[in-house]
Amino acid sequence: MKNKPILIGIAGGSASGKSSISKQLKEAFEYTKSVVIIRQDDYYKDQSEKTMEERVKTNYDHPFAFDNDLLVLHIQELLQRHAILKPTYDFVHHTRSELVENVQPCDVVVLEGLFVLEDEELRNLCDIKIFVDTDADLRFIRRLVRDVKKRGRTLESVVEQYTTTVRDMHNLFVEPSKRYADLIIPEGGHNVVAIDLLITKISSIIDKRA
Ligand SMILES: Nc1ncnc2c1ncn2[C@@H]1O[C@H](COP(=O)(O)OP(=O)(O)O)[C@@H](O)[C@H]1O
Ligand SMILES: O=c1ccn([C@@H]2O[C@H](COP(=O)(O)O)[C@@H](O)[C@H]2O)c(=O)[nH]1
Repeated sequence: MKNKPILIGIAGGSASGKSSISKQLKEAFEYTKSVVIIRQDDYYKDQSEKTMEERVKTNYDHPFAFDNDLLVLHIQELLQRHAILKPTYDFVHHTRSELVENVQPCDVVVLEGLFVLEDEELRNLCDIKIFVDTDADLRFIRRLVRDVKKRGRTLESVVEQYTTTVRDMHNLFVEPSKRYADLIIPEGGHNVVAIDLLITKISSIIDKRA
């Protein structure tokens, strides 16, 4: 019987660098181990019944915006080496997309999202808990560029959303969850030393379980 997969939880603010770090971890292990990235974003609640006007008013930075029960269930399934049918999310249309991904059992699960450490059930499942700590001005600049280029937003809508919900919810829910981290990575995706240390630690856990 195969060992339990290792679960790495990566939390941090919007555009702090969670996805960039997750991709680097996947690249580091994918030749020797099967690695799957689960993005909490894919578990935003479906809003297909709402109009676009209603969807833009949703507070996407509150934990209630997510179907967390489904996310916890899927993580538990993956930890038992069971396959899952994962939803996917469409940021341009603010709702679930039609696509469902068949995720196969794997050796390493990287779970990344705003509330991965804020949620007690999720953080208790993690073998390593990481918080990506990037200053608010950098997060805002990165988000502005990304959301205009890739998520179909205008400059005005990014500023409006940031000042009405994103900033306050970050301070209320995301920032305080830093206290649960085993490792805090400053500046996100380009911190080579922190990412190398993390890769070494993951390798040692994998070796001990082998
Ligand atoms: N250390 C960094 N320096 C500069 N840009 C970065 C860095 N880390 C990430 N980015 C960029 O910032 C944006 C958001 O990063 P991403 O990893 O998607 O953040 P998150 O998943 O936390 O929202 C992306 O366009 C990414 O390329
Ligand atoms: O329909 C949506 C869903 C989410 N958002 C914003 O996305 C970020 C979370 O994604 P990151 O990749 O961590 O930045 C969150 O702050 C929401 O505000 C959205 O705008 N619309």
